[in-house]
Amino acid sequence: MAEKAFQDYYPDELSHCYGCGRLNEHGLQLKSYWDGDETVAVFHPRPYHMAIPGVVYGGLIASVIDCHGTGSASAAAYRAAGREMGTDPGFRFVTASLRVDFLRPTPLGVPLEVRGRIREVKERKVVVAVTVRAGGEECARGEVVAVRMPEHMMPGRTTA
Ligand SMILES: CCCCCCCC(=O)SCCNC(=O)CCNC(=O)[C@H](O)C(C)(C)COP(=O)(O)OP(=O)(O)OC[C@H]1O[C@@H](n2cnc3c(N)ncnc32)[C@H](O)[C@@H]1OP(=O)(O)O
Repeated sequence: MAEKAFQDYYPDELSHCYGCGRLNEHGLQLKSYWDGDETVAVFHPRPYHMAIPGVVYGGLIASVIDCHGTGSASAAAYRAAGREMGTDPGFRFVTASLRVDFLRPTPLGVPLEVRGRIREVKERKVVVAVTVRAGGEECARGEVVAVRMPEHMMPGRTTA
């Protein structure tokens, strides 16, 4: 059986995210995995993910960094707790802060390798450093501060 991505463990009601929701047919459906101590995702930009001809749109790059960061945060929290992903209660994270540096134009037409390094794991916060490479060359890097999803953000909850 194929390895499950971090995002495949999200429950259905949290699987509609534009960046990583497996149930969002219009979304990017990013899939992230462990690779030793790092996390990795490969994303294939479509021709319409364009900034200018031949160059990937920066907002798309920010999106993949964002969702790779929050997915990695969830996986890191499970690992730090010594628990298997998918066991309850779930560790779900939202983005508190997303920083992106665009180092050089990201060429369109090649897969993007998105790698995360876990910088910090606390009970409510995980910090993930992310790089984006195209054709082996680092084109962007960023940092995601992910915070445990507050109860009131859970679908179906209306109280703030
Ligand atoms: C499970 C599927 C989900 C997929 C998600 C995909 C990614 C997304 O797009 S999520 C949507 C975008 N994000 C949001 O809508 C979140 C909106 N923001 C919020 O709800 C809140 O501000 C929230 C939850 C992030 C933080 O809540 P808040 O009560 O301020 O947290 P708080 O307890 O003060 O801080 C916790 C830690 O985070 C840090 N922190 C909070 N906000 C920030 C920030 N903007 N920048 C840096 N650090 C921050 C705090 O410094 C603190 O760190 P430490 O423990 O080291 O002191």
